[in-house]
Amino acid sequence: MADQVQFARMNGLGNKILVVDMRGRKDRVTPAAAIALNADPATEFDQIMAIHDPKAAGTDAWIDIINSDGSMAQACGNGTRCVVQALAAETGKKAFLFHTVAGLLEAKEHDDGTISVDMGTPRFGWKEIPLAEEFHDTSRIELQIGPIDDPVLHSPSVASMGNPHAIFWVENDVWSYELDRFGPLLENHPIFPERANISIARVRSREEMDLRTWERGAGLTLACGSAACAAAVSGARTGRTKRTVTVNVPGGPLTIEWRESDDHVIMTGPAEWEWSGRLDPATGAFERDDATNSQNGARAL
Ligand SMILES: N[C@@H](CCC[C@H](N)C(=O)O)C(=O)O
Repeated sequence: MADQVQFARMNGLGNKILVVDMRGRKDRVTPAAAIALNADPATEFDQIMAIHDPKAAGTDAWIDIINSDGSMAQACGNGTRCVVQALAAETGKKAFLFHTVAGLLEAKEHDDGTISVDMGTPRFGWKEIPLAEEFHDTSRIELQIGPIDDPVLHSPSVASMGNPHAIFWVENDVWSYELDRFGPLLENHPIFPERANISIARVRSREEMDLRTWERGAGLTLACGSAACAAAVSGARTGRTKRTVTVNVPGGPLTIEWRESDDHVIMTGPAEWEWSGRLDPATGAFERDDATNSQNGARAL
């Protein structure tokens, strides 16, 4: 393959991430490459985090976030932790300032290896999420699925963490709902003109909830960091939880703090390096670097 770049297969609590090193280049990872990579079981992913040269002074990198269907996303909490781990291993730095289509993103690696990402401020206005029609109270909008007189899911809280989220509050085990069936219908519901990430949340206590997510452009995932943030702020906003909560996603726990002082949402959790290789960002053709397969721990790209 002629024109390859380095990449790492990583995960954030099971959220499948490809971190692609596009620094020093002008081209971008194409939607066709993303779709081809996702079609191969070895490189199947939820998001690509493409690291580009910084566009603004004081920032460490520009990051493109690409879903497995080739669409672009504005936020990816789990992927951002993966980028931090890879760049921290490369540079020895602990703190980073990234730039995405949604704005600036601060992140840091702690001494225990966990990583915190400042996911910015949540937005609740119907135009900001966005919704297709006006809702005065976005903590509970009129939307339901299932029989009209006995809906399976209804009245979600909606929020933007840079990307659109709907959180359906449920009483039963989150695994007892057919999210694989309802997720695509709700993701593409006309109320969401830019589609939406769809989550079901069960509050366990004022400090803990369980969450499953059907991701816009990626489908069922083991973890969605921005959904955990949207669920945490929606839980606090509706009086269900405190402002700091543990959000148990299928891949494990994330700590989410909705900071009172500046309204920012801080997500903390792990990242894991799996293996690395080289790929063609135009076509998605890739080669695995076998020498790295059996090594564990944080690694540079
Ligand atoms: N996995 C991500 C969110 C990914 C973006 C999403 N699918 C979208 O299109 O908005 C996370 O960890 O936040």
